[in-house]
Amino acid sequence: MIRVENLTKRFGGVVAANNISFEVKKGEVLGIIGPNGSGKTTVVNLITGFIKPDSGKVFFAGKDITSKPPHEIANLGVVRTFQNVRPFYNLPAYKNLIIPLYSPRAKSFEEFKHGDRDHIALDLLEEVGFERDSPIPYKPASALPHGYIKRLELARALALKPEVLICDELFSGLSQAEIASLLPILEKLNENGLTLIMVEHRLKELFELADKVVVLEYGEKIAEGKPEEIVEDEKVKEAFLGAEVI
Ligand SMILES: Nc1ncnc2c1ncn2[C@@H]1O[C@H](COP(=O)(O)OP(=O)(O)OP(=O)(O)O)[C@@H](O)[C@H]1O
Repeated sequence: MIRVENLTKRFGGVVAANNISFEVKKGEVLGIIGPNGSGKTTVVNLITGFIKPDSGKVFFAGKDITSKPPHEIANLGVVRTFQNVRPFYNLPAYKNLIIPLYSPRAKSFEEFKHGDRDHIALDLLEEVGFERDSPIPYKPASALPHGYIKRLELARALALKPEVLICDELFSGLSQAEIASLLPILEKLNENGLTLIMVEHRLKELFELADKVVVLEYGEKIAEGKPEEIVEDEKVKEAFLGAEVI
């Protein structure tokens, strides 16, 4: 579904991504891990068109999408969440989904085109764990606890019915219990055919989901493999010196 070939991106003297290649097959879950500043978000930004590579290519389902603008890439079905979420804080939670539901991609789906968008928004929020018959979906986003803000970010991405969903640190700031309740939701989405790329620092939880893991350090890919191979990899252990799960 996604293939990146020799992606390189420099910011001044910093090589944020250096000749990175990997691929994700349909229905797979790929984890991207690495210490702070290792280039994970840069790779997400390169795939989703938020920044352009100095060299290298990005393919989606065999089609070259390198340097296409973000809205075109999202319109094709490659959708991301953001590490720093920015909902419309003054709007009720469910109304935050109205904007993506009016996007060209969402409008291309019959059920979204003809259904009542408020109901669709409430359905999407329920899918990510908002209690439907509670006041929570109707509260302004500013009144939501962080765990719900993260779920709202996930629902915002799901409103585009992605083929590939790229989550940039979806679990950050969440308690173990909150992550435990999100994991089955992600598993279900994946079982229903969604291809997932997850940038994560929460390795233990990520490894429960991931089929394959790419490890970055200083902009370089230092390892790639199944979670059980990655935890045994000497280079990875060194990069994550002190990380409990490794
Ligand atoms: N827009 C930018 N301008 C200048 N330098 C940048 C920019 N974006 C990223 N960098 C630098 O590129 C390197 C990789 O950053 P990136 O955010 O991709 O890392 P990361 O692995 O996602 O980090 P974290 O885990 O802290 O989110 C860092 O040294 C960072 O300071």
